[in-house]
Amino acid sequence: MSRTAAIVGAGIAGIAAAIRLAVKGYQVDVFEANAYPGGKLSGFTLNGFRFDAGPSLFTMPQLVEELFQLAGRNPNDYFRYSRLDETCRYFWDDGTHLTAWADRDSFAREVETQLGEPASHLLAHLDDSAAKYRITEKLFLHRSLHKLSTWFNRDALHGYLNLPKLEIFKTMNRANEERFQNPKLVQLFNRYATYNGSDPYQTPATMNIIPHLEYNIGAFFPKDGMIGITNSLVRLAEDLGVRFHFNTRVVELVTEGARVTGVRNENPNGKTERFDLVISNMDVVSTFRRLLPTARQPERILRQPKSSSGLIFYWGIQREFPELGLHNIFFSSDYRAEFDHIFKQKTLSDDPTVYLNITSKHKPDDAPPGCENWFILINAPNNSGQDWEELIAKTRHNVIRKLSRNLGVDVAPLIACEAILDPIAIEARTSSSQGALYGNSSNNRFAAFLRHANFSHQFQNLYFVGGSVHPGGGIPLCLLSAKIATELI
Ligand SMILES: Cc1cc2nc3c(=O)[nH]c(=O)nc-3n(C[C@H](O)[C@H](O)[C@H](O)COP(=O)(O)OP(=O)(O)OC[C@H]3O[C@@H](n4cnc5c(N)ncnc54)[C@H](O)[C@@H]3O)c2cc1C
Repeated sequence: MSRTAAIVGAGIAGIAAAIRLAVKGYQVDVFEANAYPGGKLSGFTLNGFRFDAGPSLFTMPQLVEELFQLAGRNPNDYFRYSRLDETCRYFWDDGTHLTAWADRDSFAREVETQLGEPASHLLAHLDDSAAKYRITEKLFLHRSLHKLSTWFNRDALHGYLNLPKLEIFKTMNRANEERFQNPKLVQLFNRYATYNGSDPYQTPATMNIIPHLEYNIGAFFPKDGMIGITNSLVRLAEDLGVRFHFNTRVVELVTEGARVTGVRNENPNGKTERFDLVISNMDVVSTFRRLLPTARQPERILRQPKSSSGLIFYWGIQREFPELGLHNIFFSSDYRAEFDHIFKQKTLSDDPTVYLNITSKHKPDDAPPGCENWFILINAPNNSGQDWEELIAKTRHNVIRKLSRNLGVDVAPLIACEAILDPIAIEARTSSSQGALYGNSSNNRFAAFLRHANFSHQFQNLYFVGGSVHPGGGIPLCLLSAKIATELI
């Protein structure tokens, strides 16, 4: 008889872990509280407009393809995507526009023409980003940080020798100010801190590895939209015999001594099912607090400050805007104040940076003819009891004002339909502690060591995957968490 595994949650890491275990020969059951898979990486339609609910930027597609290859399948039979020629269009209130081209030299020329910043500065920054990535990749991203073998090998030695290049004692903002003359370029590269929900004025310059993914490796668009990642991996998992149980919330991990023996679900009738091992894709704070309340709680890790959250407006827009692309940023005029609001005052500034994603630019059937599907993300504090109704009303007004000013047209009457996602709803739909998008924040220079391991120190057969544990949040790191956890089994 094959060994059995239960996975709590069908987020992207849970699905990836299910595939990896099925390939290893396990009979896998995935229990998902929602009626649909993907957690944050899901989608919906509204009045003829299709929206991706959460992630909009797709990097490192090779980590998705690897799963099909591991299962001996042709990725093209399941999942198709293309590389973007332009990664983002940037707008400032003073009328400055900049297009970030995927091609490094074209981007460097654009930066020189539009912002007067020598092209060499940009190229040096991207080279430095690549160097930082190479140092951290093998040490931090592909291995458990919590096993001695990680620290005693050639890759680790290479990492120790190059530690100064990671600039852990400098903030990202400081490093970017030293690199660039033009404050707009400092702001542009400071924004990468938000890719893991951090504050560029606190997070270490090590996080300057992030632009490497977008500029040196590339940004991509899945043919079916971001939801295509979830759907194709669920199809692969089902082809491998994984059983998904939707509308099935796990309410307890049943333990006996140092082992987890099963999971107890809400339905049917709170029945306990026995498994040889369990992987939790539920946020690690919620896993301990709700599923293992009588186990020893790793307080130091569970109490770490959480990453930022998001306030998202999904708007069906009755017009097309040729000046906009797939990814667009409208920067705030005072970036430091914006982050002070998010991380210190735990509120939203009146001039937030507006991220606008429009998938109908690449996938026209995502909106009715002559229309566009606007996904608007504002970086927001995680939920600590703010008056969200008031913050949403205020921010909606400020976003409309900012976009109308920049686009030269009143946006409000163009909104045909609307949905809103706030930190409370994110927490309710995914169990993410405080609605954080990326688990713990990375504002502390030792943050990597303050994320929970991919295995339990208390229960021999309990593992953790997803954005709240090592190596971190975002689709690529969630996929890597599944790789690390299942390789430990
Ligand atoms: C608005 C937004 C924008 C983002 N933008 C990007 C981006 O552009 N690029 C990027 O790479 N990343 C982005 N992210 C982050 C990315 O979405 C996440 O890091 C990643 O999807 C998290 O995956 P996960 O595996 O941790 O699971 P989650 O998506 O958190 O899902 C966990 C799943 O577990 C289920 N679950 C929880 N508890 C239980 C239980 N007790 N029983 C059963 N099921 C349970 C939940 O219902 C959920 O389906 C964004 C996130 C959001 C919300």
